[in-house]
Amino acid sequence: MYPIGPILTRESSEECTVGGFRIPRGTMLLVNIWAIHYDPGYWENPTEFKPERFLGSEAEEKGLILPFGIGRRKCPGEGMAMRLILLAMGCLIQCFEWERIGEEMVDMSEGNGMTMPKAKPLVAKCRPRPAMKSLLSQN
Ligand code: HEM
Repeated sequence: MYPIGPILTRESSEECTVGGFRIPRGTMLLVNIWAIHYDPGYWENPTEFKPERFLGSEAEEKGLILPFGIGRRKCPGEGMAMRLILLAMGCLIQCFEWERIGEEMVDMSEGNGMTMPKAKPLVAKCRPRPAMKSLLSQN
């Protein structure tokens, strides 16, 4: 999974111990959710495209799926985002036929940044599906 925000930030409100490390009060903590999503200790072949691995609730219960963060500062837009993504993807697939521009598979490498971009922008060909032409040409 490619988390849009690969690092969560937190400040410890109290002294605590995490994984054997003493964390003083007021420490700035960076939580690497990218590393959690790719940890081979939790996920079998983590780089393999296998979306069905996210269907079970076990990984979610264990707190291993964190694209929207976790806890009190978790993303409040999650519900809206999940609905909009499905709606947008559904419209793009229903209205257009999509093709790669060549034989090569889409390069999914990650670029650098606070919000993780693709290293190479997606370039694809699309044409309106015949049944959608009249609908899409209406003003
Ligand atoms: C795919 C879409 C989105 C992703 C992956 C995403 C991801 C995130 C993540 C990882 C955080 C940090 C959570 C944490 O620290 O635990 C966050 C915070 C936040 N997100 Fe989103 N977000 C998305 C869409 C949205 C939308 C649609 C809205 C509003 C309409 C939104 C509003 C916010 C706000 C206000 C915060 C700050 C919450 C706080 O600090 O209390 N996000 N988001």
